[in-house]
Amino acid sequence: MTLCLTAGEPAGIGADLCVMLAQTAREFPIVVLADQSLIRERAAQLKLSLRIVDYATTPEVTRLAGEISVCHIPLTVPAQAGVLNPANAQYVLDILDRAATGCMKGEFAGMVTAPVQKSVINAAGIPFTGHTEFLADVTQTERVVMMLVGGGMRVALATTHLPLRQVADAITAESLITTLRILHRDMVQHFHIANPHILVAGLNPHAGEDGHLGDEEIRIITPVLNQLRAEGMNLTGPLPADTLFNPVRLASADAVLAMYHDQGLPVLKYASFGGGVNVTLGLPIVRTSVDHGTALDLAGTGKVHAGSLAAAITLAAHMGGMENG
Ligand SMILES: NC(=O)c1ccc[n+]([C@@H]2O[C@H](COP(=O)([O-])OP(=O)(O)OC[C@H]3O[C@@H](n4cnc5c(N)ncnc54)[C@H](O)[C@@H]3O)[C@@H](O)[C@H]2O)c1
Ligand SMILES: N[C@H](C(=O)O)[C@H](O)COP(=O)(O)O
Repeated sequence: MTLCLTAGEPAGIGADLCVMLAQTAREFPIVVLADQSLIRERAAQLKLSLRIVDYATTPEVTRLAGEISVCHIPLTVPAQAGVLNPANAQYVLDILDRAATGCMKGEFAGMVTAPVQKSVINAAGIPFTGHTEFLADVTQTERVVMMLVGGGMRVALATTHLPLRQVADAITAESLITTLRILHRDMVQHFHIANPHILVAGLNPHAGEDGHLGDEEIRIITPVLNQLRAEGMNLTGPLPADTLFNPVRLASADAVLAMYHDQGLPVLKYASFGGGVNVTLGLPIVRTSVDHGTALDLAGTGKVHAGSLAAAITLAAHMGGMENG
């Protein structure tokens, strides 16, 4: 089996990461999904030698240093490092579609994603909030869970790319129950933790301070945790988010559920930026990603770190059952 790697926003560092990956022999076979000329040109810009093996004509995937298998997906217009162009937004989505289809058909054991620039896809008039939501749509999965792994932590989110103003309304008993069930199940299935201990953050400062600073903890979160504990889940919370992330609490936890994006991710990224992995739980396919964005300022400069990509590939291979190569 093989993995695929989507090259992401063509003006960003995704192409750099693909070129960097090709410089050394790979443990796991991986096919880059991108425009071949983009990868070739970025290699030249980085002054790195690279032989591209066309996946369409040579489906046997190369793992050799200095070469990489590329499944050609054409850019709409030529791309320039660091310069966004909405004309290539559909190209970015074509790559993701190809990857998801390949995973669903069993052609790929999983997909690893380089970063996309959400704003330029939106600027092209295409609604898009993230890979997480896009992949839920294309695989027709009602609910998925974004989780980042890094710095010795696993941090999952009850809501993903939502304006802050909409977050409180999105925290419902139904959504929390489904999210916690997915998180619990995938901890068991993919991370081999028999009875995962999950710390659950409150929504409000000090987890609502007994209802004096918001009542979502009393009305929604606590009843959900009680219901799921009765089913056997090992849950602690709702905990104040500002004191949840301390070493003593984290030492006993297998995962944390934060209520929203910027409650959980800044903590994890402070601990592990550039080495963490974003994984989508609850999908019928395996999907992992780098923990950073498009870094337009660094595209084509040779100053990019590829540690997060390496970690994302290792986790995808593990989740896809490829440990033995
Ligand atoms: N998986 C994804 O597709 C993904 C993840 C996060 C952000 N994004 C998108 O990326 C865009 C830019 O986001 P941002 O500016 O918040 O974050 P960013 O990660 O692109 O950049 C933040 C800072 O980190 C640096 N940086 C990022 N990756 C690096 C690497 N591999 N090596 C060295 N330095 C690196 C950048 O130069 C910049 O200074 C946004 O559109 C955002 O939505 C996409
Ligand atoms: N919040 C995500 C992160 O920090 O990695 C990022 O926006 C990417 O999200 P998607 O994987 O849904 O594109």
